[in-house]
Amino acid sequence: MSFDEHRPTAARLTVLSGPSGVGKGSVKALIRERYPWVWHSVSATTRKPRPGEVDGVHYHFYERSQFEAAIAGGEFLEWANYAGNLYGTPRKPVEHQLASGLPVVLEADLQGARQIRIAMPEAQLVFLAPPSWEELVRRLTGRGTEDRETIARRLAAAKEELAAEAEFDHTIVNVSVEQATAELVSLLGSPTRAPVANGNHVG
Ligand SMILES: Nc1nc2c(ncn2[C@@H]2O[C@H](COP(=O)(O)OP(=O)(O)O)[C@@H](O)[C@H]2O)c(=O)[nH]1
Ligand SMILES: Nc1ncnc2c1ncn2[C@@H]1O[C@H](COP(=O)(O)OP(=O)(O)O)[C@@H](O)[C@H]1O
Repeated sequence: MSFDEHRPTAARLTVLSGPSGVGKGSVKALIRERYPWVWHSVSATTRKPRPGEVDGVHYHFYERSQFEAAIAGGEFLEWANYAGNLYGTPRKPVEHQLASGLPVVLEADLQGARQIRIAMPEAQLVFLAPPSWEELVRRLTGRGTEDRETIARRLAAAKEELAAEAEFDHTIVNVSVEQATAELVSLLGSPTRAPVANGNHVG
Protein backbone atom coordinates (compact mmCIF):
# COMPACT_ATOMS: atom_id res chain seq x y z
CA MET A 1 0.00 0.00 0.00
CA SER A 2 1.27 3.45 -0.78
CA PHE A 3 1.77 6.14 1.80
CA ASP A 4 -1.18 8.05 0.34
CA GLU A 5 -3.63 5.24 1.09
CA HIS A 6 -2.81 5.52 4.79
CA ARG A 7 -3.35 9.23 4.95
CA PRO A 8 -6.53 10.52 6.56
CA THR A 9 -8.97 11.92 3.99
CA ALA A 10 -9.04 15.30 5.67
CA ALA A 11 -6.93 17.15 8.18
CA ARG A 12 -8.39 17.90 11.57
CA LEU A 13 -6.89 21.37 11.85
CA THR A 14 -7.89 23.84 9.14
CA VAL A 15 -6.60 27.38 8.81
CA LEU A 16 -9.00 29.72 7.02
CA SER A 17 -7.40 32.73 5.38
CA GLY A 18 -8.43 35.28 2.82
CA PRO A 19 -8.52 39.00 2.17
CA SER A 20 -10.57 41.37 4.26
CA GLY A 21 -14.16 41.44 3.02
CA VAL A 22 -14.00 38.14 1.11
CA GLY A 23 -16.58 36.50 3.40
CA LYS A 24 -14.67 34.56 6.08
CA GLY A 25 -16.96 35.78 8.84
CA SER A 26 -20.07 34.98 6.81
CA VAL A 27 -18.86 31.44 6.11
CA LYS A 28 -17.93 30.88 9.75
CA ALA A 29 -21.35 32.12 10.88
CA LEU A 30 -23.11 29.62 8.58
CA ILE A 31 -20.87 26.79 9.80
CA ARG A 32 -21.76 27.67 13.40
CA GLU A 33 -25.44 27.56 12.52
CA ARG A 34 -25.43 24.37 10.45
CA TYR A 35 -22.50 22.33 11.75
CA PRO A 36 -22.25 22.84 15.51
CA TRP A 37 -19.73 19.98 15.80
CA VAL A 38 -17.11 22.13 14.08
CA TRP A 39 -15.10 24.03 16.66
CA HIS A 40 -13.87 27.54 15.84
CA SER A 41 -10.93 29.06 17.59
CA VAL A 42 -11.77 32.52 18.95
CA SER A 43 -8.89 34.85 18.16
CA ALA A 44 -7.69 37.70 20.33
CA THR A 45 -7.37 41.15 18.81
CA THR A 46 -6.60 44.74 19.73
CA ARG A 47 -9.05 45.95 17.05
CA LYS A 48 -12.17 47.64 18.37
CA PRO A 49 -15.40 45.61 18.11
CA ARG A 50 -17.71 46.29 15.15
CA PRO A 51 -21.41 46.74 15.86
CA GLY A 52 -22.85 43.30 16.58
CA GLU A 53 -19.52 41.67 17.46
CA VAL A 54 -19.61 39.91 20.80
CA ASP A 55 -16.56 39.60 23.06
CA GLY A 56 -15.65 35.94 23.46
CA VAL A 57 -17.69 34.88 20.40
CA HIS A 58 -16.30 36.75 17.39
CA TYR A 59 -13.06 37.78 19.09
CA HIS A 60 -11.56 38.25 22.52
CA PHE A 61 -11.11 42.01 22.48
CA TYR A 62 -7.88 42.88 24.27
CA GLU A 63 -6.17 46.11 25.25
CA ARG A 64 -2.74 46.37 23.65
CA SER A 65 -0.95 45.90 26.99
CA GLN A 66 -3.00 42.76 27.66
CA PHE A 67 -2.13 41.40 24.21
CA GLU A 68 1.57 42.14 24.68
CA ALA A 69 1.53 40.36 28.05
CA ALA A 70 -0.07 37.33 26.37
CA ILE A 71 2.68 37.32 23.72
CA ALA A 72 5.33 37.48 26.43
CA GLY A 73 3.62 34.64 28.28
CA GLY A 74 3.71 32.41 25.18
CA GLU A 75 -0.08 32.22 25.10
CA PHE A 76 -0.42 32.40 21.31
CA LEU A 77 0.02 29.62 18.78
CA GLU A 78 0.68 32.41 16.30
CA TRP A 79 0.12 36.14 16.19
CA ALA A 80 0.56 38.96 13.70
CA ASN A 81 0.24 42.68 13.19
CA TYR A 82 -2.39 43.21 10.51
CA ALA A 83 -3.03 46.77 9.30
CA GLY A 84 -2.00 48.25 12.65
CA ASN A 85 -3.84 45.88 14.98
CA LEU A 86 -2.61 42.71 16.67
CA TYR A 87 -4.35 39.37 16.15
CA GLY A 88 -3.50 36.02 17.70
CA THR A 89 -4.72 32.47 18.24
CA PRO A 90 -4.88 31.43 21.91
CA ARG A 91 -2.88 28.22 22.10
CA LYS A 92 -4.53 26.22 24.89
CA PRO A 93 -8.11 25.89 23.57
CA VAL A 94 -6.85 24.76 20.14
CA GLU A 95 -4.60 22.10 21.67
CA HIS A 96 -7.44 20.96 23.91
CA GLN A 97 -9.91 20.66 21.02
CA LEU A 98 -7.44 18.83 18.79
CA ALA A 99 -6.87 16.34 21.60
CA SER A 100 -10.64 15.87 21.94
CA GLY A 101 -11.00 14.79 18.31
CA LEU A 102 -13.24 17.47 16.82
CA PRO A 103 -12.39 19.33 13.61
CA VAL A 104 -10.87 22.70 14.41
CA VAL A 105 -11.08 25.82 12.24
CA LEU A 106 -8.91 28.78 12.97
CA GLU A 107 -8.77 32.04 11.09
CA ALA A 108 -5.49 33.75 10.41
CA ASP A 109 -4.03 36.25 7.99
CA LEU A 110 -1.21 35.27 5.64
CA GLN A 111 1.51 35.81 8.26
CA GLY A 112 -0.40 33.66 10.75
CA ALA A 113 -1.05 30.93 8.18
CA ARG A 114 2.67 30.78 7.44
CA GLN A 115 3.46 30.45 11.15
CA ILE A 116 0.96 27.61 11.52
CA ARG A 117 2.45 25.88 8.47
CA ILE A 118 5.78 25.76 10.29
CA ALA A 119 4.49 25.02 13.81
CA MET A 120 1.86 22.45 12.75
CA PRO A 121 2.72 21.02 9.33
CA GLU A 122 -0.23 18.61 9.51
CA ALA A 123 -2.68 21.54 9.31
CA GLN A 124 -4.39 22.24 5.99
CA LEU A 125 -4.42 25.82 4.77
CA VAL A 126 -7.54 27.01 2.97
CA PHE A 127 -7.67 30.26 1.04
CA LEU A 128 -11.04 31.93 0.57
CA ALA A 129 -10.88 33.94 -2.65
CA PRO A 130 -13.26 36.51 -4.14
CA PRO A 131 -14.87 35.92 -7.57
CA SER A 132 -13.07 39.09 -8.76
CA TRP A 133 -11.13 42.06 -7.43
CA GLU A 134 -14.10 44.35 -8.12
CA GLU A 135 -16.40 42.13 -6.10
CA LEU A 136 -13.93 42.12 -3.17
CA VAL A 137 -13.85 45.94 -3.18
CA ARG A 138 -17.66 45.98 -3.36
CA ARG A 139 -18.02 43.61 -0.39
CA LEU A 140 -15.47 45.37 1.79
CA THR A 141 -16.86 48.83 1.03
CA GLY A 142 -20.47 47.65 1.20
CA ARG A 143 -19.97 46.17 4.68
CA GLY A 144 -19.65 49.75 5.87
CA THR A 145 -17.60 48.94 8.97
CA GLU A 146 -14.32 50.68 8.04
CA ASP A 147 -13.39 54.21 7.06
CA ARG A 148 -11.74 54.98 3.71
CA GLU A 149 -8.19 54.91 5.04
CA THR A 150 -8.71 51.54 6.73
CA ILE A 151 -10.27 50.12 3.57
CA ALA A 152 -7.25 51.30 1.56
CA ARG A 153 -4.86 49.58 4.02
CA ARG A 154 -6.88 46.37 3.84
CA LEU A 155 -6.98 46.42 0.05
CA ALA A 156 -3.19 46.86 -0.04
CA ALA A 157 -2.88 43.78 2.22
CA ALA A 158 -5.39 41.95 -0.01
CA LYS A 159 -3.10 42.36 -3.04
CA GLU A 160 -0.29 40.59 -1.16
CA GLU A 161 -2.64 37.90 0.11
CA LEU A 162 -4.04 37.17 -3.35
CA ALA A 163 -0.49 36.91 -4.70
CA ALA A 164 0.27 34.21 -2.09
CA GLU A 165 -2.69 31.97 -2.90
CA ALA A 166 -0.43 29.21 -4.26
CA GLU A 167 1.00 28.66 -0.76
CA PHE A 168 -2.35 27.25 0.35
CA ASP A 169 -3.49 23.64 0.05
CA HIS A 170 -6.96 24.58 -1.23
CA THR A 171 -8.69 27.59 -2.70
CA ILE A 172 -12.42 28.12 -2.33
CA VAL A 173 -13.97 30.89 -4.39
CA ASN A 174 -16.72 32.53 -2.36
CA VAL A 175 -19.38 32.95 -5.02
CA SER A 176 -22.18 32.25 -2.56
CA VAL A 177 -21.88 31.76 1.18
CA GLU A 178 -23.85 28.48 0.93
CA GLN A 179 -21.52 27.03 -1.72
CA ALA A 180 -18.32 28.23 -0.03
CA THR A 181 -19.48 26.83 3.32
CA ALA A 182 -20.34 23.45 1.80
CA GLU A 183 -16.92 23.30 0.13
CA LEU A 184 -15.13 24.19 3.36
CA VAL A 185 -17.09 21.67 5.43
CA SER A 186 -16.24 18.96 2.89
CA LEU A 187 -12.57 19.60 3.61
CA LEU A 188 -12.89 19.32 7.39
CA GLY A 189 -12.17 16.02 9.11
CA SER A 190 -15.05 14.01 10.54
CA PRO A 191 -15.32 14.03 14.31
CA THR A 192 -13.67 11.00 15.90
CA ARG A 193 -16.17 11.04 18.73
CA ALA A 194 -19.90 11.70 18.91
CA PRO A 195 -20.70 15.30 17.96
CA VAL A 196 -21.74 17.51 20.85
CA ALA A 197 -22.92 21.10 20.75
CA ASN A 198 -19.84 23.23 21.10
CA GLY A 199 -19.16 26.10 23.42
CA ASN A 200 -19.11 28.80 20.78
CA HIS A 201 -22.36 27.98 19.04
CA VAL A 202 -24.20 31.19 18.21
CA GLY A 203 -27.91 31.69 17.76
N1 LIG B 1 -2.59 36.00 12.43
C1 LIG B 1 -3.87 36.08 12.75
N2 LIG B 1 -4.71 36.74 11.96
C2 LIG B 1 -6.02 36.76 12.31
C3 LIG B 1 -6.52 36.13 13.47
N3 LIG B 1 -7.85 36.34 13.54
C4 LIG B 1 -8.17 37.06 12.46
N4 LIG B 1 -7.08 37.32 11.71
C5 LIG B 1 -6.97 38.04 10.43
O1 LIG B 1 -6.84 39.42 10.67
C6 LIG B 1 -7.31 40.11 9.53
C7 LIG B 1 -8.28 41.21 9.94
O2 LIG B 1 -9.41 40.64 10.57
P1 LIG B 1 -10.68 41.55 10.88
O3 LIG B 1 -10.24 42.83 11.51
O4 LIG B 1 -11.68 40.75 11.65
O5 LIG B 1 -11.21 41.95 9.45
P2 LIG B 1 -12.01 41.16 8.30
O6 LIG B 1 -11.11 40.10 7.76
O7 LIG B 1 -12.28 42.24 7.32
O8 LIG B 1 -13.27 40.62 8.92
C8 LIG B 1 -7.94 39.07 8.62
O9 LIG B 1 -7.00 38.72 7.63
C9 LIG B 1 -8.18 37.91 9.55
O10 LIG B 1 -8.17 36.66 8.88
C10 LIG B 1 -5.57 35.42 14.28
O11 LIG B 1 -5.89 34.83 15.32
N5 LIG B 1 -4.28 35.43 13.88
N1 LIG C 1 -20.82 35.16 -1.29
C1 LIG C 1 -21.14 36.43 -1.01
N2 LIG C 1 -21.86 37.15 -1.89
C2 LIG C 1 -22.18 38.44 -1.63
N3 LIG C 1 -21.82 39.11 -0.51
C3 LIG C 1 -21.09 38.42 0.41
C4 LIG C 1 -20.71 37.07 0.21
N4 LIG C 1 -19.99 36.66 1.28
C5 LIG C 1 -19.93 37.72 2.12
N5 LIG C 1 -20.60 38.78 1.61
C6 LIG C 1 -20.73 40.12 2.19
O1 LIG C 1 -19.46 40.76 2.07
C7 LIG C 1 -19.17 41.52 3.22
C8 LIG C 1 -17.88 41.01 3.86
O2 LIG C 1 -18.13 39.71 4.39
P1 LIG C 1 -17.44 39.22 5.76
O3 LIG C 1 -18.00 37.89 6.07
O4 LIG C 1 -17.54 40.29 6.78
O5 LIG C 1 -15.90 39.09 5.25
P2 LIG C 1 -14.53 38.87 6.05
O6 LIG C 1 -14.89 38.26 7.38
O7 LIG C 1 -13.73 37.98 5.18
O8 LIG C 1 -13.94 40.22 6.17
C9 LIG C 1 -20.38 41.42 4.16
O9 LIG C 1 -21.20 42.53 3.97
C10 LIG C 1 -21.05 40.13 3.68
O10 LIG C 1 -22.43 40.15 3.92
